[in-house]
Amino acid sequence: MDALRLLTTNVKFRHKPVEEEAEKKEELKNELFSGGKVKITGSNPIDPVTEFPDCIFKDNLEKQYVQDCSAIQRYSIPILSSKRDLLACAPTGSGKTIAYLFPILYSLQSHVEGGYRALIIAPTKDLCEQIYKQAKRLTVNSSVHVTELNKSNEKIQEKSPQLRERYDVCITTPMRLIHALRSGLKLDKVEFVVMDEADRLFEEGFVEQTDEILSACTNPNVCKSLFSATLPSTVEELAQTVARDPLRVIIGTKDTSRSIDQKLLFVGSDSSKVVIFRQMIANGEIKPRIVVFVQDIERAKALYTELMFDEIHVGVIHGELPEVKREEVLNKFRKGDVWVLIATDLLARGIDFHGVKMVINFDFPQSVHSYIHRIGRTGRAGHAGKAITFFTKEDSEYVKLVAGVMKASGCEVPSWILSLPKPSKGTKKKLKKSPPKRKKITTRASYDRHKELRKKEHIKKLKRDASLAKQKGKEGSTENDNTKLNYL
Ligand SMILES: Nc1ncnc2c1ncn2[C@@H]1O[C@H](COP(=O)(O)OP(=O)(O)OP(=O)(O)O)[C@@H](O)[C@H]1O
Repeated sequence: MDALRLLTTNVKFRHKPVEEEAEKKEELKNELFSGGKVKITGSNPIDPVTEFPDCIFKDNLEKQYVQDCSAIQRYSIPILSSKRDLLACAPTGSGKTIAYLFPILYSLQSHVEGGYRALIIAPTKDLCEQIYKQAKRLTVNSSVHVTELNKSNEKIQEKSPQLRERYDVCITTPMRLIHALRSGLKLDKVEFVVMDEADRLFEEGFVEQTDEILSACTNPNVCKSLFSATLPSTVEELAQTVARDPLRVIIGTKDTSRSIDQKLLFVGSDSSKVVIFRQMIANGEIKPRIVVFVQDIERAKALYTELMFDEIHVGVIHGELPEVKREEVLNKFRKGDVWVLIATDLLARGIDFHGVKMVINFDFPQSVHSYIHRIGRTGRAGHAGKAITFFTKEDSEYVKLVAGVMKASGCEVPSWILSLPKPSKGTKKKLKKSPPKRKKITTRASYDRHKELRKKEHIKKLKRDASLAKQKGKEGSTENDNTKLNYL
């Protein structure tokens, strides 16, 4: 462990005096809410508002203790209310959901029979569910009706298409919407289309679906807006082709996370990770609630199995879990019954938790954007957060990617990391396609694992022999084999 400590970069957090912490919090809040660094481009820019315009939706926001507009909201409200297309890039946790929901509801005002008038598209079901809940809270006591188009209610709406006429706002994933389109859904009344996590929606695998949806929105005056915390230039170019004379608003500096204290931690090899993680918990360096990101579903399951008896109230979420189970785990984490949530990149984007103190990248992320979205699960709505990224020898060629974000966000990065060569485009692509092969997560010695395997095989063989003997009617042998089984 001593050797590992020597290799560690900035493991220990600086213990700042309370006033310094408070000052930093205030600074962050100012940056997020008073506008901070804002760049607006496009023809005839629109002036920002200073507060939410008076309406029922504002009253509902106040009930949720949301009073001042965040920077992105100050710009998106007048832009979307005047039906201008918008490309918006603002940091994780800066209130982008309300930034599009509020002006859309404000423009729709009240219910109109006839079909969806606003479409909100997000890449995952979990995110749609979260947006839906926020939209429901905003529309209390108003006549605007919101639906989340998911597997179960799609079937109901398909059987009785007149039900669709009842809703003004539809929140869904691209796949679900395409399915509904193919079974007769019409989008000709749509006045607003929002693409949340827009860069993901314009990525390979999603872009064709996004295209099909946009072509189905035949209203010539449809207002399109794209929101994300990361907007790579390739995606922006694509987005510019679907938008009409858009305004582009960038809050803060692109690809930074200023509210998060970020650290890199060299852990030697994959097999040391669990031990180091446990040690950090024991030392109090990791305090709940935390989100721990791993590379894939198998590793998520394995880490969960490894930590489940550690009395740290661990939970796990990944794409193989059924929807109901996912929702249950998320609720437990929100309520504080789960302290350590192990997750795959499924959870990296958009999901909003209050009070997440830290994000641990147990496995190195596969892209800069995945890094930004993952660590963005902490440090939300003006609060400060911490993120630690483990890296091994195999990850070292990619470390510079993350170091760049850290530096731009104002975090300390050891000079030797900054002097590493910049990864080429090819290296970045390679990482995104196939991450490094990782050693299985387990702290049990391989001798123990082999012993267990041999034991299992032996039991199987005995059972097989016993049933064969039974079939042949050999009296006594079954009894003997079963007696043998009891001794194992
Ligand atoms: N004006 C505001 N004042 C205070 N809190 C706000 C305000 N706007 C939004 N919030 C709160 O901030 C949190 C983060 O908001 P939201 O989930 O919309 O962030 P986001 O920018 O979409 O983040 P991400 O990029 O991770 O999706 C939410 O809990 C939300 O209720």
